[in-house]
Amino acid sequence: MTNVIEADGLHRTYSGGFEAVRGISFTVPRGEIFALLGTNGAGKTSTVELLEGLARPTGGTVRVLGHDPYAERAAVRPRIGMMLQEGGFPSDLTVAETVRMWAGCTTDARPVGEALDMVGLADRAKVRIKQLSGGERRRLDLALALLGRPEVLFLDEPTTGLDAEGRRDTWDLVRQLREGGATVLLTTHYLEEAESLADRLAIMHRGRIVTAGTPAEVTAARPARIRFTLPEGTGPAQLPLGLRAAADGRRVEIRTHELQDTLGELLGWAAASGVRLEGLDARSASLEEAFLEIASRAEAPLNTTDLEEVR
Ligand SMILES: Nc1ncnc2c1ncn2[C@@H]1O[C@H](COP(=O)(O)OP(=O)(O)OP(=O)(O)O)[C@@H](O)[C@H]1O
Repeated sequence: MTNVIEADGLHRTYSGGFEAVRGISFTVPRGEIFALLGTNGAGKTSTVELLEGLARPTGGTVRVLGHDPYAERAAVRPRIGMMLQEGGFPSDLTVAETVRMWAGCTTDARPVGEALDMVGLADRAKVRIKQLSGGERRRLDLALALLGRPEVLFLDEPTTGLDAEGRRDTWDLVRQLREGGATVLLTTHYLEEAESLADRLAIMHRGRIVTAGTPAEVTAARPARIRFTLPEGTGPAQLPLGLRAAADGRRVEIRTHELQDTLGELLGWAAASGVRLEGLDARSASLEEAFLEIASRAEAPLNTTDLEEVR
């Protein structure tokens, strides 16, 4: 499979000397949706700007569609679409005028109506930019990124400010674009978004990729969780030996890598003992747990054995 995006040992140091990106490597094959997650200030936007060719890396190499996006901008720019964190538009223009203006600078642009339809803004075409809601502006940013039928789309926090329905519409659209052969790299703070949308993801922390893989791979190493409350008169000491986990009074939380076996044992014991487990809740580890664990290392020194290269 062809790699459309290749980052190898990327570094980015800002002029004040702060190193925001500290040697990251990953590849994104054609037709994949790849999500970059991370704590605030982890270096996601700094990385995406290198991929978009908006800045030159201090070290390492970037290839997008086989070219250096900074040095060979003319070869790369017409084939990519970018949605920055904040698009700036003249606020007196209408939505349609803005898209038309942008289309004027784009080779083989989609018709204005088609672009607006795709992002659900067709009925807002005559509204001035200054009258749009935050979510509608975000949709307009996306329409502009899509305008040139890009092979590669960079979406920096594409659904920030969108309501739940808008977010799902955007996910559907991004999936449709992938179906059409586009490769998508997005950053997001919504773990649900990465879990539902991304084929693969990387979690960044303090300029490095700490963990990466498919959403299932990233969560697989974390234990599942079972929670319940014991009825009055039953204490955790009565639980089978292997299940006497963290108990806070009658509330019990068990963490396990063998969810089915542990749950089977618990339910078998409850049935045999005639115990009703109130509020029983059993769930596999989520991306949120993986993320929170990484975020909680904020003050701890980085454990280099955790670092993985994504190939
Ligand atoms: N122009 C700049 N000069 C100096 N430092 C910068 C500059 N831009 C960003 N930084 C710093 O680089 C680090 C990474 O910033 P970046 O915006 O890439 O993070 P991010 O992961 O996108 O964060 P967020 O999730 O908050 O958007 C931050 O500590 C930020 O303060």
